[in-house]
Amino acid sequence: MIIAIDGPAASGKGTLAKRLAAHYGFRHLDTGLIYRAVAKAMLDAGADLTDEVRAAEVARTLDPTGFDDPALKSHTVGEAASVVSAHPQVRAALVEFQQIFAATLPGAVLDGRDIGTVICPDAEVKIFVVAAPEIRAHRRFLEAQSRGEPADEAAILADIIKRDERDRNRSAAPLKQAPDAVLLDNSYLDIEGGVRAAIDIVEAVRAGRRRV
Ligand SMILES: Nc1ncnc2c1ncn2[C@@H]1O[C@H](COP(=O)(O)OP(=O)(O)OP(=O)(O)O)[C@@H](O)[C@H]1O
Ligand SMILES: Nc1ccn([C@@H]2O[C@H](COP(=O)(O)O)[C@@H](O)[C@H]2O)c(=O)n1
Repeated sequence: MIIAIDGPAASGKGTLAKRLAAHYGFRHLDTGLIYRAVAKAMLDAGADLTDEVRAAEVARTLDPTGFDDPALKSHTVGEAASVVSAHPQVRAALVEFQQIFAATLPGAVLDGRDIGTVICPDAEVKIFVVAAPEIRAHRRFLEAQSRGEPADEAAILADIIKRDERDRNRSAAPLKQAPDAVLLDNSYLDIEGGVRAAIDIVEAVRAGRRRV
């Protein structure tokens, strides 16, 4: 079974994807890390992020064993990822890796922006996770505080809005809800409530009660 989870920045899709994978004994791929790895390699090389040919070459030669590098999580790398991910050649270079991962048995959970629309259009379960921008910014703010990092909630909100806009308006695989995805708004759900709602969606599909 493939569970495809998409949604905007900081909507909680990674948290849900991890929890669903653990619940069902599936593997999990945070596809944002792939674009972050391309972006970091470009930054490290001092390359121009708008150089599509060079970024695509980086994408083709990416080493997946580096996806657990904590440096990929930085704000700078995230911003750069949203620039390189807009290049069609970069996206094309990364499709096969993601589709091979998705074919893992007994199942896989992938989260990102285009899993239900482009990478796994035939996924049995598709969930599009959203939350109000202000709520997402507040959660990111709390996350930074818990790590003892200084954070400016207004600046986080501005970044989130800018990132969403770039991801939604690019021509290659823009962020959008697949027509057969179930919308999960977790603005007023805590993590446990969101996980329960997501499991209910998966179980409804498994029971054949809902074709998502
Ligand atoms: N329902 C929830 N209630 C409260 N906090 C939540 C909820 N879901 C997620 N969070 C918290 O919100 C933050 C963002 O969640 P997460 O990293 O899962 O989002 P994401 O969509 O994967 O982000 P990105 O796409 O930017 O990587 C985390 O600190 C997470 O613990
Ligand atoms: N399937 C995906 C996943 C991510 N992106 C781009 O990468 C940026 C960083 O993603 P995070 O989820 O780690 O924040 C994101 O803003 C997207 O531009 C993508 O295009 N497709």
